[in-house]
Amino acid sequence: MSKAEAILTAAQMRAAEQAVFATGVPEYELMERAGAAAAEIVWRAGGKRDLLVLCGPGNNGGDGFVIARLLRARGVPVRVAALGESLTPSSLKARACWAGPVEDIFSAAPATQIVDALFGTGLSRGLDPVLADRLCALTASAGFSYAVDLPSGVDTDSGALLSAVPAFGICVALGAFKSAHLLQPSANCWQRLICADIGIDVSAATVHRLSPPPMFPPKPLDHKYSRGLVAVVGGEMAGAGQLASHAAAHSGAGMVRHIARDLVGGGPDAIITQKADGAGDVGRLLNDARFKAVLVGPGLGLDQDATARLEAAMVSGHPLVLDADALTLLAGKGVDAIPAGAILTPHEGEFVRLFGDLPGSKIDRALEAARRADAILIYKGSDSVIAAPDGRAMIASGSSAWLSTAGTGDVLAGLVAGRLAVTGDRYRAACEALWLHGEAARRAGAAFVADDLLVELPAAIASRL
Ligand SMILES: NC(=O)C1=CN([C@@H]2O[C@H](COP(=O)(O)OP(=O)(O)OC[C@H]3O[C@@H](n4cnc5c(N)ncnc54)[C@H](OP(=O)(O)O)[C@@H]3O)[C@@H](O)[C@H]2O)[C@@H](O)CC1
Ligand SMILES: Nc1ncnc2c1ncn2[C@@H]1O[C@H](COP(=O)(O)OP(=O)(O)O)[C@@H](O)[C@H]1O
Ligand SMILES: [K+]
Repeated sequence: MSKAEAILTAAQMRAAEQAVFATGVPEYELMERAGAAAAEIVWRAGGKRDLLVLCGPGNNGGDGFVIARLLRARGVPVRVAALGESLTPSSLKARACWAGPVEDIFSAAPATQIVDALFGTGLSRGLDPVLADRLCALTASAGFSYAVDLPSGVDTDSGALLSAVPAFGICVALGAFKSAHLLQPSANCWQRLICADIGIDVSAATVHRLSPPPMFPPKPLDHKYSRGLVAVVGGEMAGAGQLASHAAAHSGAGMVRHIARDLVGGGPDAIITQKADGAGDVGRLLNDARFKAVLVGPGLGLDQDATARLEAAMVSGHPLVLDADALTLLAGKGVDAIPAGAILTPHEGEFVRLFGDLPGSKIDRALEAARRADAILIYKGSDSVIAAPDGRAMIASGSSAWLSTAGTGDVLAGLVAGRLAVTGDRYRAACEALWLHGEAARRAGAAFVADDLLVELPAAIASRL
């Protein structure tokens, strides 16, 4: 996993900084690196346009003083406005190295460029409303705006906005991404996010940003069964099962059997649709050791027949992907009813029905749910989180908001089952499927419907071979 893709909490970031200091790097050296990295980004974006740097009392403010000094040395007309005194040894040193005046934040005139170095990972509460308003007004009136590490007012670990936060042009994450850089609503507070390397070792991180996965073509001796046989168990709403089985068929799996309640036409003839009049038929049709993944949930329904179909899938012994109605049915029975080792793909409502109101960030909640259920979770949304019981997690952010349309979850569930059948690795399958889903959406452009994602899948897979 590359350095820039690690995601840390504020506490993990502090520990990583301490580890750098323990190697003999002086504390102030890290601030100089952070300030220099951010100054370079401001320089490349804004050149010699006039700049106002807002500096807070802690080390985030210290970064601001370094940025101001370095850009002034390059000929940028820089002014600094601070929020009172600097309170940390490094920020005091950075301030002492700034040769210019320090204005009051509430009387400083606006500028073409603004740098928010008020608060970063040390933010402990929302900004005073008067200060938040001032930050918003100065940022809104600037043509170029930069948040150092995080916009002031953003909670580092949850991504919550603790006070009003303006929209920035660029956010410069220092050393590593923090959770708030990928989670909503904070991830929507800038147009561009850049992670600046300041020499922090993030190799021990267990949470990462989802990156394009390497994928592999079939081998010469592969055949349809070795490439993965998938079952999609349908129910009341035939269309959802169709979408899921079509997605599985385009996922790279060798064969898909759609065990449907009703036979409806349409879709690739390559999919083997089998009619199951009840749970007994489902059980019989699943009695084939070659199945590598069974998906149940999309369009299943919530009645007794649906419950029985779900149970038939659960007792089949095959690796399971549980989505939609399957999750709602299980929610009524408690966490212990969730089969260990499954992949679950809940959206927010299904997640809360299954696990209740868990504390912490979306990452914390996903990890806790994965641990409780002993399952891989894909906790969906505009910031989807994949979590494993062993503590690993991935966040996919920046997905197309056009995905917020009916049936896209069915496509994702089919992809997960397909990639599980291909790879036999649940966490990897979840990552590949979520990435393919996002990539298909990017390729589909605007105003697509779920069916349109299907035609984009082969090219999305080809791009990773
Ligand atoms: N460690 C390092 O060497 C490096 C760190 N780096 C940089 O440091 C940043 C972290 O620095 P930091 O820990 O000093 O915290 P920071 O975000 O500046 O704020 C803390 C101060 O603000 C105060 N405060 C908090 N909330 C407040 C509010 N709402 N309204 C008013 N006050 C509030 C808080 O007071 P308190 O909560 O105790 O009342 C405290 O005084 C990090 O994001 C990165 O930019 C880089 O230079 C690399 C090297
Ligand atoms: N605003 C959004 N931005 C990005 N992705 C989204 C957004 N809203 C929904 N999605 C994605 O679209 C899919 C919707 O799934 P789901 O809610 O189960 O819908 P359905 O049941 O209609 O198929 C999920 O993969 C989710 O992560
Ligand atoms: K900041």
